[in-house]
Amino acid sequence: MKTLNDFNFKNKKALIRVDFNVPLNDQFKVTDDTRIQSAKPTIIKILEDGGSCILMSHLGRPKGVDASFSLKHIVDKVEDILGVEVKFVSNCVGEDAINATNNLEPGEILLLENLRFHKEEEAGDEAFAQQLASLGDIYVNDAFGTAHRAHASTTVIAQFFPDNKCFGFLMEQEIKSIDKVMKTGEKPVCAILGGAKVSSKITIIDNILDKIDHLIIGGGMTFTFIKAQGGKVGNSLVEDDKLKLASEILEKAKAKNVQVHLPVDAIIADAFSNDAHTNTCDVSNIPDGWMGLDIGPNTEALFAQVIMESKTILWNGPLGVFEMPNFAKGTIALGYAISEATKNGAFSLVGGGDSVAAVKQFGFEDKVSYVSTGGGAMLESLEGKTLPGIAAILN
Ligand SMILES: Nc1ncnc2c1ncn2[C@@H]1O[C@H](COP(=O)(O)OP(=O)(O)O)[C@@H](O)[C@H]1O
Ligand SMILES: O=C(OP(=O)(O)O)[C@H](O)COP(=O)(O)O
Repeated sequence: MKTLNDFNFKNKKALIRVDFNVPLNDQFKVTDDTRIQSAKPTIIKILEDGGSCILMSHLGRPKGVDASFSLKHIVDKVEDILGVEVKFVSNCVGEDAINATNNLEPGEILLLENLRFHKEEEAGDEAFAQQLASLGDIYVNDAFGTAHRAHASTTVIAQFFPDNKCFGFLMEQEIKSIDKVMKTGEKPVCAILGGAKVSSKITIIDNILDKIDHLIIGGGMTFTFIKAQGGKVGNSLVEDDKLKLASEILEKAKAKNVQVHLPVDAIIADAFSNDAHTNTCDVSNIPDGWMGLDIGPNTEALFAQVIMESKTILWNGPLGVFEMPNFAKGTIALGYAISEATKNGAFSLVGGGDSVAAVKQFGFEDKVSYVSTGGGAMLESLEGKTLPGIAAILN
């Protein structure tokens, strides 16, 4: 695996694919700068070597040129974080981009305009990729969040740098963290899967059963499993067409010696609302008209015990409807247990859009071993897929 440390960037122009697809508010201010912060070590290493950085990214999903998706909105934030002036060019290819990169001196940074202003980016157009490639000497892919997209700047471009391409530090860290869970994790390995639907997590469950000792299931997925075992789930979220599949997963887990931990009690509500009436009950005996929106206190204790005994922990998917304060307690309790286990020496990885949002919202970000910068990219990795952005560097 070629990484930044295999190169010296002195007098070289590094063409770096970053994922600066960050959330902006109505005033076009960055509301979460994690992805910019995460790219900093790569950029600083190249500058310290005596090279220059050409940063390319997408922002949002614009249909053609659209000023509200311009990367110029984030220039100030990138400058603040890097502590270095950031030049900006209003097109990622063409004469302006060529001139700006030709004039770039060692120690300087240039940010190119949104790659997705050109439809060729998402189409993976080879000629467009070649135009981008002509701007730099060494291609660095540090965009883990976009590594599941086979786009021009993430994948197709790599062929134009047969000997001069590598992963950035962020990408390296993401790959190593996933490997720590999926390949080299110290036992017992525990995966906690929550979130809304069995159907969106099934490929992950299938892929990880061979690698884990404990599987904790929570969130909305719970009730398909409980119903499959003959429980009464009231109006809870259930995928009736997945009942057989849920039973099969439980059997498969048993055959592979994976201990499955399902909730034993639930916080129930009489409506999908933070203002609904609530109660606590046996997870297999939810009255009609009520739905389970969080794990109950006995489940919290049970799950915490499994987590505290684990040496490697993977967490994907909230345990309840954490967006509503009345149903966030289980997710918070779990975040706390994972933090404690991490303090005691376990390795913990959190991935997936909503799980990462929950971890940040409840202040566990610095208390777990690693929080992925990728939503979709992380989920696809856990499903066992080879991400095109990673494969392009390895090939
Ligand atoms: N008991 C539940 N009933 C309905 N929805 C739930 C329940 N528990 C969690 N959820 C919802 O699941 C969603 C997250 O699921 P998902 O997208 O699969 O997670 P991730 O993005 O981390 O992979 C959240 O919006 C949360 O409110
Ligand atoms: O934010 C991203 O994905 P994510 O929301 O799944 O983490 C990436 O920048 C990829 O963006 P895309 O899903 O528009 O290709």
